Amino acid sequence: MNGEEGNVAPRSSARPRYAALIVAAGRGHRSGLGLPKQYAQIGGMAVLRRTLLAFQEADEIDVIRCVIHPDDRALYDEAVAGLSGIGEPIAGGATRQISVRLGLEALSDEHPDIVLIHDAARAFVSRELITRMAAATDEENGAVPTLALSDSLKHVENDAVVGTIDRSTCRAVQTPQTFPFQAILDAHRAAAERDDLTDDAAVAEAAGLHVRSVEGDERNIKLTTSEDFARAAAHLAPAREYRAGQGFDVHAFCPGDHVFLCGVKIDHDMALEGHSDADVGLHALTDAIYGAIGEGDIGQHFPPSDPQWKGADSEIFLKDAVERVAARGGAIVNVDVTLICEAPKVGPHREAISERLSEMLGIARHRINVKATTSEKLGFTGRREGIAALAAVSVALPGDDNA
Ligand SMILES: Nc1ccn([C@@H]2O[C@H](COP(=O)(O)OP(=O)(O)OP(=O)(O)O)[C@@H](O)[C@H]2O)c(=O)n1
Ligand SMILES: C[C@](O)(CO)[C@H](O)COP(=O)(O)O
Repeated sequence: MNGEEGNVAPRSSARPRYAALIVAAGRGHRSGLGLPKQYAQIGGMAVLRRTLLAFQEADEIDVIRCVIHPDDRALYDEAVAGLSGIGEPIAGGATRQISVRLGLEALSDEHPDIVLIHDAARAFVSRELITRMAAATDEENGAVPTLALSDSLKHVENDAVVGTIDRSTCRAVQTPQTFPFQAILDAHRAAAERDDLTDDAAVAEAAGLHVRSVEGDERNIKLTTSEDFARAAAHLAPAREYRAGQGFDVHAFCPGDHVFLCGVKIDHDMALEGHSDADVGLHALTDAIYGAIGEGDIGQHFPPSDPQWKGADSEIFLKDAVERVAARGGAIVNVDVTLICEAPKVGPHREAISERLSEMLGIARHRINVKATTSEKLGFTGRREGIAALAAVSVALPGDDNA
């Protein structure tokens, strides 16, 4: 119905102007991080920056302003560097309630119709939630995101439980809390003498404003303690899965004066027979890596029938396996190699072998273990007919193939 037909004043068809007020003037004492938590890095980005990006992506938001502590200007500038469309920061006060009021006063110049008041510390606010909250608010109704409680609720006095609260009528409340701008500014002005109102819905309630309850988002946590930060960081870390692989190889002795064991030349009264340099340790290790990533074995990639591998340095084979791990975005976590022979004695060369493996694998020395054993003069190794090697490897790969 329009004014001509119904004698009712026509409503403006212009869409409301939305402002986001991000309160970031707290000290974050409970986080114990040593700097105000909104400037701490999480997943390689400052908390405040992550929060602002969510509001920047929301189409309905026309104005974004932050309330900050005056001491934090340098931290703020660093956190918002390169972000466009963020207005000048507003100086906050000693409590959240004061910071919000000061922010609203400063926002008056922007003439918003609706304001979304949000904790900088809720960095996982989604664009969907912002849209939901904006849509639930009009000139008569504010709105808050709420979550049903899954724990029972008790009244506690001096460590004693004195009563049970009916949780069916209770909700946990998040931000952004959204209000008609002038009404919430007036409500904050009216409550300026109070210091017990922990959220803006409480300020609105005190002024008799109607506030709607809208479904919140479990992910929209307020980063408060160091445990919150640890959980959030783990959540942001790329998923990893761990794979194990094993390898085994044997080479027979032949006439000669040295052997290669894991890339180290060791003088001996025999050599090892093979198509390549017969480095039994590297062959077992290479197979273990192929095994961990499900890429067959060394013979498939470097067939002994192929003349180009005659006398080849076995580092080539190991490098191929290592590169295949890297190509999948993976990393070798640790390797464990066992060399089985009566001679040569491996002990004196163990350190050099570990160093060489560290170099070839590109992993720290402490991730490498080299063991040696005899077979108590039993079997072919005991009869000094050759050397056997075992290897075990663990590899971290991105994602989870089973997901
Ligand atoms: N004087 C204050 C206090 C809080 N906040 C902001 O209000 C949000 C919610 O507050 P809270 O999580 O309690 O943050 P802090 O007050 O910083 O935390 P703490 O109580 O651990 O010091 C935060 O984004 C915080 O920066 C604010 O702008 N001004
Ligand atoms: C605004 C708020 O995040 C809603 O849950 C909460 O009330 C802030 O409380 P705090 O005392 O500042 O942590």
